[in-house]
Amino acid sequence: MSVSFSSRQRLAMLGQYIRPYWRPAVLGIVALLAVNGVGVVLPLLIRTCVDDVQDGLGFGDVVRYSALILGLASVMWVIRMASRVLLFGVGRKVEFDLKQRLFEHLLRLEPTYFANMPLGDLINRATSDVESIRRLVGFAVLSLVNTIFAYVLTLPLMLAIDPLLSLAALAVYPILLLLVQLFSQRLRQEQQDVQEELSEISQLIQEDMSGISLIKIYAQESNERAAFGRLNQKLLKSNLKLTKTRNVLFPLLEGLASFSLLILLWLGGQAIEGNRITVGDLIALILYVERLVFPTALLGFTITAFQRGEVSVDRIEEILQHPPLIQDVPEALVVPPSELTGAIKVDGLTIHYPGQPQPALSNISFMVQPGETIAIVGPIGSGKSTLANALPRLLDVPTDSIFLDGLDITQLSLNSLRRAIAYVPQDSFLFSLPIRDNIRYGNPEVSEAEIIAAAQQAQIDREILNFPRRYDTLVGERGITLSGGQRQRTALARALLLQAPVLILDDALASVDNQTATQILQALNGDRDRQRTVIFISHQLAAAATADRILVLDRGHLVQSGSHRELLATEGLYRSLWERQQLEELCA
Ligand SMILES: Nc1ncnc2c1ncn2[C@@H]1O[C@H](COP(=O)(O)OP(=O)(O)OP(=O)(O)O)[C@@H](O)[C@H]1O
Repeated sequence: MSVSFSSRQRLAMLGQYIRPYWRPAVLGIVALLAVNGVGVVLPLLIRTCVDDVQDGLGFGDVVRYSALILGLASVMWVIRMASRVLLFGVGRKVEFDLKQRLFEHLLRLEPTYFANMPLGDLINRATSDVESIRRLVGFAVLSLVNTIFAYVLTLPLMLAIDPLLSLAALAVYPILLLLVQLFSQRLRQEQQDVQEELSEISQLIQEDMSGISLIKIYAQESNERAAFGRLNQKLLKSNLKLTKTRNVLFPLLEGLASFSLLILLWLGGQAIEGNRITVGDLIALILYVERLVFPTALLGFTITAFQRGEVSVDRIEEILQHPPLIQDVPEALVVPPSELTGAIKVDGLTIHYPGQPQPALSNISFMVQPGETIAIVGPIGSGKSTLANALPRLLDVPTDSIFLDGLDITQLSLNSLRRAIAYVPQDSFLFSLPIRDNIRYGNPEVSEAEIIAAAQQAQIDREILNFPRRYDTLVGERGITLSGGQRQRTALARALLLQAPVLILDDALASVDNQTATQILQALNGDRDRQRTVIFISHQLAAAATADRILVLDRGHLVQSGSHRELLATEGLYRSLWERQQLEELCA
């Protein structure tokens, strides 16, 4: 996935990044102008001093000249430092803003976006691409402006001293620019290749470390090592190619620049002999050509930084300009969860994933009364999770297809909708935080008593009390590893704390034993303190049997609906699923 913007678009984007810091940027550029202004005066002073010494200048005057030159050089040094602090500072601030914007934008994107965007690539863009933009805005701008000032101020003075000599000394510079031009396209492509291969490597490391148990169980270490080796080899090849191109180009540039000094010394010597210029003039010219060598040689790096930055602008903007598919309509309704009862109506809902031959859900319609417990069952791939994801708009749903308390959910603000629907997925994610903080994640203000009550309802409280640090026990990578069932019940406690009128469990108790899962669901069902609509997806039909009503999905269609008793009394998918499960349990 790669997008390329036009130069004009990129310039507009860069302008937009820098705009908030235009004051330090302009001040930095003015400082660069001052540095170059002082920089061109110094060789003139040295010229006068050298020529005056030849005409018999006294020791005191030489000391005075030296003091003046030293003073000016010190002023130049201070201003140069200021210009660097200012312009590099702008680069750092732009880097900070971009990281912030990127993260905030990612939080607004729908989960399906991340299914198509490899995580390693994303991390690479958020780190090394943002860094390249910082270098473009800081170093490259400073270097380019400095080069322009150096040429604009130095050239007229050189020409005033001796046009012929100056032009001869600078004659190689157009060749130098031509060379840069020739190499620039190649450098840009090679830079892009390196960036993309870095992304692939990050992706592989991230995936392999997440699936390390799988790699070990299937004894795939050597294959993974080989796969990493191949990618690393590709990266090495691209890096070597880039290094070769750079190492051919930059010494060539420096060599050409130094060649101009040789021309100057050779022709300058003759000009002094012919009394066309003084020794002081030649020294001034040498100092001026020297002044131009560094910015000119640096031009190569500057161009690389620009090219790298340009590629990175494309890669970052590709994310920033991806509009969130699911967002609030203008003037979306804001309704606090306490004002909603949890009545749900699904009316002709059809969901078709892009690129899939069949819709995942076809014309689904049903109603759920406030406080009702609904089980959704069906064979694998029948559309159960799609339905569960559609209700809190984790998927893009059509308008007028799902209603909460009579309100079209696409007209409700996402915040209102998601505060009204507590959702527990099958693979519940826990943060590397103490269990207490994981449970109160959706509502950090709750009291300790409420946390404990939620944990008790989710039947995880007793196990937490057996942990060495109880509710302060750290979970995740740096803490203890919870079993699948413990993770699911902790995630359930987290959802229960939200006090939302609707609770959706997407196979969220699959790792909990049948008996406990049934007990939890029955307790939720019979919770008289709180009326709550519960929609749960389950492969455990014994748990589903406790629901007020069961919806049976098959290949995206709602094929049956009714209580466990009613469905068992009818010929159909539910009865055959139930009989099959009973048989499996008998055989087990
Ligand atoms: N993000 C997606 N992109 C494309 N197709 C998808 C996506 N998610 C699900 N599907 C497809 O939609 C269909 C329904 O999937 P869904 O996950 O809703 O089924 P399910 O009944 O929950 O299955 P399971 O019992 O295995 O969890 C399947 O054919 C699946 O391959």
